[in-house]
Amino acid sequence: MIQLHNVGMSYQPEVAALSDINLKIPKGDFVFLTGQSGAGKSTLLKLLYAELTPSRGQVLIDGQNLTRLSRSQIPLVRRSIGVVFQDYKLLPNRTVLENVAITLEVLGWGQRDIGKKVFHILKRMGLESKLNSTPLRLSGGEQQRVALARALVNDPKILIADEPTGNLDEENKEAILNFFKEANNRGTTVVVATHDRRVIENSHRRVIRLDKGRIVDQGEPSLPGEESAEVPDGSVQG
Ligand SMILES: Nc1ncnc2c1ncn2[C@@H]1O[C@H](COP(=O)(O)OP(=O)(O)OP(=O)(O)O)[C@@H](O)[C@H]1O
Repeated sequence: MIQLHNVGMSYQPEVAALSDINLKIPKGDFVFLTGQSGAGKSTLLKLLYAELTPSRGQVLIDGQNLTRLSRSQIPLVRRSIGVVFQDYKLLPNRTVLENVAITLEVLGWGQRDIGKKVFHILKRMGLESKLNSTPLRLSGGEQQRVALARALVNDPKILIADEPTGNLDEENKEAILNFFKEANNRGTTVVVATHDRRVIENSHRRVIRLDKGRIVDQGEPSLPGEESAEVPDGSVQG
């Protein structure tokens, strides 16, 4: 369960990026966060993976108060959270395999298990022919899938994605959304910030709308198992 109580965030004094945010996202929910550019979507996501500390209020994940974490506790909390960044943040000089393996290396996994797990997820994402390519040799959709593989490879409790379909064509958008749904069906709580009205409308999930740093619509929590009958296995060709 993700909970925000009376959260406010100001990057500069007297300019609030977020105000009076009260929000509950139950475990296993799938929510979209939307609103115009500058509404505060990225700021809210950054609070969830403790990249930022709120100026006011509390952020709790499974009862753990992120606003009271010491520096040394932050990496521990982040282990259970997969993040897909707006600009992917792939390491340009590392291969696809290495970019995804990093998640497991920092968790102390053995090389053989890392190899198996990384190959498995990259194959599921249709990237088995790109294992030794570096990110700049990949299309936008392929880079996005590598970023998603890196976020999902350790089956995180929570998946957070910031504008994950921004530069993708319709086919790649659908593939990415299917991976989100698949992760959600395996129990991962999914929080996606997006401008993309079509993505939201086609997904039939809870929508939280921000305007000028305030929640103007909370939506209804998604029903457990909703849509599960129509979720394909998420595999992508090519
Ligand atoms: N590092 C920063 N320093 C100062 N102000 C910031 C910083 N990051 C964001 N802001 C401000 O906080 C507000 C919310 O920004 P945020 O990036 O959260 O919006 P957003 O809804 O994600 O926008 P977009 O859809 O364009 O990514 C904006 O007014 C923005 O200018």
